[in-house]
Amino acid sequence: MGTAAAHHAADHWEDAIATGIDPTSWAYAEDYTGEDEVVTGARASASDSGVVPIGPGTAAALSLLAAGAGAKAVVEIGTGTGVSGLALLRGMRSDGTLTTVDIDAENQRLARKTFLDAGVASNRFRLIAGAGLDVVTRLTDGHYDLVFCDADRRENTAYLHEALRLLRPGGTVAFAGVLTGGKVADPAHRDADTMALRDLIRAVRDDDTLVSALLPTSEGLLTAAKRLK
Ligand SMILES: C[S@@+](CC[C@H](N)C(=O)[O-])C[C@H]1O[C@@H](n2cnc3c(N)ncnc32)[C@H](O)[C@@H]1O
Repeated sequence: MGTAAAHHAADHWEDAIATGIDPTSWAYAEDYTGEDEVVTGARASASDSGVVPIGPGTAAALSLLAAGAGAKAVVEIGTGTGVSGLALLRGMRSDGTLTTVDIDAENQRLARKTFLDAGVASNRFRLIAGAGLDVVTRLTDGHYDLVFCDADRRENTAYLHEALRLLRPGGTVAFAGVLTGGKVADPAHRDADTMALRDLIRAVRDDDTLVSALLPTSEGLLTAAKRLK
């Protein structure tokens, strides 16, 4: 194909994509899997506690990533009331264990209730109260299939560093909320949180040891798999 024709095809393709993600289609995709009463309850307790859980599309994507990886060992930073943790547990192998960290012990009490209400055996999750970086630095190198980060956005680049140490080759790291509020995509915004998210996105994209995608589910899910050698 000549250059002009190639450009025309690209324009056409971008038009088609822009048409494809109209708000109705986006909402349809978000609601695609649906959520049960346990997740609805976890969302209600998040709202009461001032915690912002991941959206339904991101929850579905996390279940998919955990299932696709055949995940047996998963780390989560930012438990909240358990919306994301339950999505991970539901995608993992039935004998898999979630290690989830939150600085707020009350949030973790609510997450425990979420997991138990969903019928998850108590030996399948380990709730650790503490600052994310203090806890994950004590976890074992190369032992984990998936690391999910949804805690302090300004610490995300440090979480990435730890995740790359914790993951086995072929393992996946994911970060929630990377497109929140549309600020990251708009160069006019230069506040500290937005700049930190851009630093993270750049660090993931430019790392040759990773294969990454920025998924536009819910509030944006940055995902990256650690290449096999
Ligand atoms: C966005 S919410 C997590 C929501 C949860 N992932 C979900 O979807 O259900 C962020 C959580 O991170 C916790 N958090 C904030 N800073 C933290 C830190 N430095 N270390 C660990 N947890 C932290 C908060 O207490 C809060 O529960």
